[in-house]
Amino acid sequence: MNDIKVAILGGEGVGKSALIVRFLTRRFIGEYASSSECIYRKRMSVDGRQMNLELYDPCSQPCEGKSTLNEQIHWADGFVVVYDISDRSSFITATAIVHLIRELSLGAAKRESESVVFLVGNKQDLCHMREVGKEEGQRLATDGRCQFFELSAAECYQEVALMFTKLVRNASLSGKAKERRRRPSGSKSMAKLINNVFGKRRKSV
Ligand SMILES: Nc1nc2c(ncn2[C@@H]2O[C@H](COP(=O)(O)OP(=O)(O)OP(=O)(O)O)[C@@H](O)[C@H]2O)c(=O)[nH]1
Repeated sequence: MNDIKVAILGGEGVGKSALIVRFLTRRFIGEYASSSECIYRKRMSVDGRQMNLELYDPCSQPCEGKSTLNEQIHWADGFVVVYDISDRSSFITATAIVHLIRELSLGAAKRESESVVFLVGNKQDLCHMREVGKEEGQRLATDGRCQFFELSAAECYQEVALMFTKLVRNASLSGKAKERRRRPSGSKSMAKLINNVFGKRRKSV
């Protein structure tokens, strides 16, 4: 069984929880609690392989035992960095996160263990209020070695599901996840880190 850890990162209110809930339940419910960070778990089959997926949803508000962005980046095998196409400041935040992920992977040295990063411009249904051009998203994705998606958690389940499935597939093949599977001591310390960082707050949907 492959364990894949994915962190959904981005500015406040960009739709991180909406994307996760859409993927896990197929529903868009409009409002989501954001007072604590949590990990959602899902078992899924990708290309005939069973995966244990953990999706980390951070808390934008100050909350008890909150993990730092660096800790989240070290924990995850793959990332969805989200911005809202109708909010330029969220794109600036997403840009800083992508750069930080890449700086930290350079710190971790080996290029082949580089993390998988998907850049998502959410709220495509609000394109009449667009503040971030599609080509700007594409440019950031190219610079940050990300795959790029523009979609709407509110309107389209299929695109959200395809994006997450592709991410899980790519992350499971990435050097980072493979390295963790090869080194049991690494997974032990990773498990310890998860407990330290996230305590017992885990959810299954
Ligand atoms: N129009 C539109 N609204 C969306 C979409 N996705 C999320 N929203 C709305 O955006 C708001 C924030 O969504 P959340 O999923 O709570 O965003 P978040 O990034 O998890 O928020 P924090 O945890 O507070 O940072 C909610 O009112 C959602 O209904 C979308 O695709 N289109």
